[in-house]
Amino acid sequence: MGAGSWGTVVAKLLRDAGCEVTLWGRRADVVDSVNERRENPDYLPGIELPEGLRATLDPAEALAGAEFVALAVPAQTLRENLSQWVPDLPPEAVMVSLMKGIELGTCRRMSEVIQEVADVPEERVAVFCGPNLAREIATGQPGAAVAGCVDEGNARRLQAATMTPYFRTYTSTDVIGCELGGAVKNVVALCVGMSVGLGFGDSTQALLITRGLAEITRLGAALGADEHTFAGLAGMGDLVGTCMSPLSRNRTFGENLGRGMTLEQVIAVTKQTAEGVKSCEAVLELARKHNVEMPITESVAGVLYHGMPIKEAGLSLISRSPKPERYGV
Ligand SMILES: NC(=O)c1ccc[n+]([C@@H]2O[C@H](COP(=O)([O-])OP(=O)(O)OC[C@H]3O[C@@H](n4cnc5c(N)ncnc54)[C@H](O)[C@@H]3O)[C@@H](O)[C@H]2O)c1
Ligand SMILES: O=P(O)(O)OC[C@H](O)CO
Repeated sequence: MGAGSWGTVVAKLLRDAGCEVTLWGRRADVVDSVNERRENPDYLPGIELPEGLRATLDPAEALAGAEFVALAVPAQTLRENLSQWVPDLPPEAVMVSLMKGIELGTCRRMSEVIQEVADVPEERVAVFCGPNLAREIATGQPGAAVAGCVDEGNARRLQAATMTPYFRTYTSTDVIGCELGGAVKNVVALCVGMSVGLGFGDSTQALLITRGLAEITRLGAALGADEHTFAGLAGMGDLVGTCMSPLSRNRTFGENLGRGMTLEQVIAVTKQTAEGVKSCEAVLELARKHNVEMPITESVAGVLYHGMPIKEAGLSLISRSPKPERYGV
């Protein structure tokens, strides 16, 4: 459900793994192009989609008889989108979140929004997370992800549905850890991008990635995640992949800010979803509720929403009071 970059690539992945797939898109030109030319030119120009991958504008048609309902809309529109689809959801389907964000206002993870809106138990809600830059996976480069579900059987079913000769899926029952890893790395990637835009090199990027991982782990521990998850694909894997890649929308967004563009200018040139831009405030609120220090997230929110100059944000991070490397977990 969602024919943007990631929804289309996961549809391709599922089809390559042998599943029957119907992709719902909201734009007729995108749906027609997938059906008639096997291409999604706006989001994945030049990528040939597999035979048998059908697209439709009709959500009921996409949902009919589905074993898995994979959701790939922007995190902040999920609640509204899903509430319209609820009457057509197959009663036994496993709902799969492909999204990496936290809902503003409620601070809910995507799997929590799905449980609430679709009124399904957590055993039937899975997440699919990892270091997956859409275009790279679309071209069949070797990649991997984690299928997370509290019901190990459903995690294994999702694993089986997504394994291809170029893609490996692992399982996990730590849904909280997988989702926090995916959502908060976007905020860290914004900060890394800002540092790149300011002209800083690999040492500064490595510093931000590593201390970013420390703050993701602190939040995760407070929310009941398994700390080991953050050393895995949905944690360190996705954090490193996103923060180091010029393909990342979040890192690119931050880089444009670091180069001196205003927030309005960067929003105007960003054609796809950079989830960290909105989720950073929800992450920060979650951290405050749980008394967790997240200085990188705080700085990103300061720059985006409270008029803090980027250089000042950087100075405030580097001049924090001396600390042991590991604290608060
Ligand atoms: N692109 C990636 O590499 C990648 C990888 C892993 C996870 N994700 C996650 O997948 C989710 C979707 O990202 P994406 O990359 O596909 O974004 P995208 O911007 O490429 O596509 C978003 C899709 O949602 C649709 N959309 C926008 N507003 C909508 C609304 N109000 N109602 C319904 N549909 C709407 C757009 O038309 C588009 O089809 C995000 O949470 C992202 O973090 C993306
Ligand atoms: O382009 P981004 O920044 O949304 O990152 C894409 C994926 O989440 C990377 O795993």
